Formats: sequence, structure tokens, C-alpha cells
Amino acid sequence: MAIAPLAISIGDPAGIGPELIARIWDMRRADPMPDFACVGSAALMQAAAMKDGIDLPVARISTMAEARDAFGEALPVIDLADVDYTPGRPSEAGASLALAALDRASALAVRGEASAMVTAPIAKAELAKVGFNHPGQTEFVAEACGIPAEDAVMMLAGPSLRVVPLTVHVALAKVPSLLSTELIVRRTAIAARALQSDYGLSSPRIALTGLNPHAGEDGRMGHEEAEIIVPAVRQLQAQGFAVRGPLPADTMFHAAAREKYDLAVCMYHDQALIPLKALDFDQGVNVTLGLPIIRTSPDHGTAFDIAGTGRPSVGPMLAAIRMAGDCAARRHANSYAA
Ligand SMILES: NC(=O)C1=CN([C@@H]2O[C@H](COP(=O)(O)OP(=O)(O)OC[C@H]3O[C@@H](n4cnc5c(N)ncnc54)[C@H](O)[C@@H]3O)[C@@H](O)[C@H]2O)C=CC1
Ligand SMILES: NCC(=O)COP(=O)(O)O
Repeated sequence: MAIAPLAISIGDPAGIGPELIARIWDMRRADPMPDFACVGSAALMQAAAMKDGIDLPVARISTMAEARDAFGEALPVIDLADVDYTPGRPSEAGASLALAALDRASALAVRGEASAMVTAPIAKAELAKVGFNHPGQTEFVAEACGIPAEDAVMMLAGPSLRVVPLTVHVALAKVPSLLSTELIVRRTAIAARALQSDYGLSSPRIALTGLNPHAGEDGRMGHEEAEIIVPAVRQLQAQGFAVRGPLPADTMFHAAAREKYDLAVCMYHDQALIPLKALDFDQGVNVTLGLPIIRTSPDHGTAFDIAGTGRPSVGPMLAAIRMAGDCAARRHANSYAA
């Protein structure tokens, strides 16, 4: 049986999502990629493409089954609403479209009508104005899948590095109280199993960071390492995972250090995302591990400052589409091998 197309949610239509989707579809012949459908607005996609100098044929579809036939000649679009295209100027109508698209793309993936979902960027503050009450798309998709938000693990991956932030969209001051041995073990084990099943790493090597400078320097600069992280490392090792740490975060991202692990599990958002974006911004993918479905996203946000200028790089969005396609193909092959 053929693999179903991907569903791409349009993201905030005032951001760079629409022009990236249009440009990537336009590259499909020169640079083969998985078939996909855009969930959003057909007229808006055409307006974004035109501003980018692309003559974009669209095929309004109602089922994903129609997307495969259409993809070669037109961008398949599940047309949810007609919203004005005003790049760089977010609006409530645009945020409502972004939310509706995220919701529909999630449903398509959960029902298996899409082989994976790729989410173009949203602005969390804009979506909050129209009732979005999740910290990010990760938690929204987890809920759509019926799994607890704690079990949806964010990983950012690029050619040089993979990172998991154990705590994500929370104030830095709250991080120490949110970290626990249980949380570290649970989320690291989910990430390790996903690397085995979806990324073909039979025994992923995982390095855990410390929380404090120099991983606490024997308790002189903090106690979280000894009290929380070391017991987690021991438990994970006892479960058979190739885990080591806590390592000082400042010295584990240089080239030689990165060769010693497949995944860095970090204690908070910026500890993970700063090295990833410094090294791999233009090919960085944000993927949610631990879900029954596949969900990826580019590592960047809405970039309102350059929306509609033709300047945004397609690199991260294209990498997110390719990774979703690769993971879907691996799951498809595994389901036949089972
Ligand atoms: N996957 C998602 O949905 C994400 C959403 N966000 C949201 O995006 C909004 C804006 O966040 P910022 O911190 O400003 O990050 P941002 O990633 O939107 O922009 C940061 C800088 O990178 C540039 N940039 C971003 N993507 C680019 C691309 N493809 N090509 C060239 N340059 C690019 C922007 O022009 C800007 O100068 C926030 O509301 C945030 O919540 C942020 C990260 C991920
Ligand atoms: N910093 C990563 C980010 O903002 C993406 O979050 P999410 O919307 O994918 O949960």
C-alpha cells in the first residue's frame, strides 16, 4: 500500500509559512520530496506565492486521497477559510485560521489519512488571543493524540546535533522546581525508544547535561546534579539505555564532544536550542517524539520581520518535510516487517 501524503498546516498566515510552502511545492520536480497537502487557505496561498514571483496552481481537495493525484500539477489545499494575506501583520482572523489548520492537520494524521503532519510556525502569543491555551503546538498535538503532554517530547535535530530540552516553554526561574528524577527518566526513555523506532539507531548514545555551571562542581555550584540527575542516569542505565552524565553543558557541544553521543538531553529550553540553532539553524527540525503520529516543524518561528520579502530560507521547512517523509517511510516499512 502506498504511503499517504503529508498534511502541512499553514501556520500563522502573516508569518513565513505560506511563502515557504509555495516555494517548496514549486521545487518538487528539481528536488523530489514526499507528496503533501497544505491545510489552510487556497486564495491566501496563491497571494503569498504571487508576491514571491511564483505562479501557483492550487487544487482544492476535500480528502487526502485526492492530494497524491493532484500534487504533480498543483498544490493540493484543504481550504478552510479566506483570510487576507498581510505578511508581517498578524491578525485574529489569521490566528483563527492557523488554529483551525493545526486542528484539521492533527485530525488527518490521527486518523491515518495523512502519513505525518508538518506544522508551519505559529506565534504563540497571537494564538492565545483566539483561545489557544497550550504552551505550544507540541502539547496541542499530544492532546489530539490522547496522550499526556509530559509524554510528548520535543527534539530538535540537524546535521550536527540532536537535542531534547526536558523543560520547554517555562520561565527559567521555574526550571529547578520542575526537574525531577522521574521526569528525566520518563522523557529520556521516550526519546531513546523513538530514536530506535523512527531513526534506526539500535542503541542511541545519550548524554545528559548538568543544570548548573560545571555540572555543579561537586556541589559547590548547586545540588541538582547529585540529587536529581545522577539517580536518573543510574535508573536509565539499569533499564539498558546507553546514557551518561551529567556533563558540563558548556563543553559538550564542540565538534569532538558531539562525536560521542547521538542525542544531548538538556535541562531547559535555551541550553538545548542555542547550540542547535548556532550550528544548524538552516536545517534544524523540531520533531515531537513519543506520539502515535509523526509531527515535525521547522526550528524557526514566524519571522514576521521578513515575511513576504522573498528572503526566508526554505532550508528548515524542507528538512522538516523530508524528516516527516523519512519517518513515515520507516514506520510503513516496520509495519510490513512486523
Ligand atoms: N515551530 C514554531 O511554531 C515556532 C514558533 N515560534 C514563534 O515564532 C514567533 C517569533 O519568534 P522569534 O523568536 O522571533 O523567532 P523566529 O525564528 O521567528 O525569528 C528569529 C530570527 O530568525 C530569522 N529567521 C527565522 N526563520 C528564518 C528563515 N527560514 N530564513 C531566514 N531567516 C529566518 C528571523 O527573520 C529573525 O531575525 C514567536 O511568537 C514564537 O512563539 C518560535 C519558534 C518555533
Ligand atoms: N522553541 C520551540 C518552539 O517554540 C516550538 O514549539 P512548538 O510549537 O513546536 O511546541
